[in-house]
Amino acid sequence: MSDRVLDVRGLVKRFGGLTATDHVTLDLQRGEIHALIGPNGAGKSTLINQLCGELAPDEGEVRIMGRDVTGLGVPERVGLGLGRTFQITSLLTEMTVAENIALAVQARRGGNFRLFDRLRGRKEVWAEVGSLLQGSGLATRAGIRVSGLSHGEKKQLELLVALAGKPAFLLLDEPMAGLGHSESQEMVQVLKRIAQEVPMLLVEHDMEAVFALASRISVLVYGRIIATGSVEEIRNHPEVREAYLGQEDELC
Ligand SMILES: Nc1ncnc2c1ncn2[C@@H]1O[C@H](COP(=O)(O)OP(=O)(O)OP(=O)(O)O)[C@@H](O)[C@H]1O
Repeated sequence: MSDRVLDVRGLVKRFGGLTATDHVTLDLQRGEIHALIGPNGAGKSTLINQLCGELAPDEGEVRIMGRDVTGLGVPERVGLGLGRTFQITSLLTEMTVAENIALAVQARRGGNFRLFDRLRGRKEVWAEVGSLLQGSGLATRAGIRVSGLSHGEKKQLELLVALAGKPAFLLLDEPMAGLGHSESQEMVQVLKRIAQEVPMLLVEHDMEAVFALASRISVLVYGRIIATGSVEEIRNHPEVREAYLGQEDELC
């Protein structure tokens, strides 16, 4: 089997006269964290939306686990192995940590949300919830309502909810956004642990986190990937430094 869980070829999205993604080609391989960085307005969200299936590309191809999914929507892509977290939280705030994970486990198993009360008795669902929580930063927070969690804890819960879908890979859209320094450091450790099992395409502005996590980095500028390489290659890449002119500190 190919090592590529995600394969993107020549993806183009135009908004009127603006080319938001301009023949983007990249892939995600088993065992890696591939970070996607770029200045504001570079086209990162547009690209992520095309990878999820929320936005149809004008040109190009997306493959998940070798299968062409370019014409497929979000649920079909999720069914083939796509997992993701959102910039805007999708958690149910009046439910507990464990209940949020249980709903995601049940959704993967083809359950109906209205059957949630009956779900309470489903041992196998709760066993799965327990094993997802075990070893996570939320192990002691299972019974707490989401509304009582810190921002960092909510971000961790979003990851557990995404993992409950047993994805082949994860698309992470700014997991560090809004986190304080120690919360970010904790999140880096959480992502490192998860990446041993589940490869990730990571869109992130926090360069310290990107450099700590990424096996490969791609740089998107004005819709084009201008470089892909290791942390060292990207740090020293002249075009990348040029694109981040005025933000060089972030690359040091
Ligand atoms: N629906 C849309 N209609 C028209 N233009 C759009 C649309 N969505 C995005 N754009 C434009 O496409 C370009 C890329 O935007 P996008 O949001 O993908 O960038 P980004 O890299 O995610 O930026 P940020 O880091 O600020 O979130 C921008 O110039 C943006 O104004």
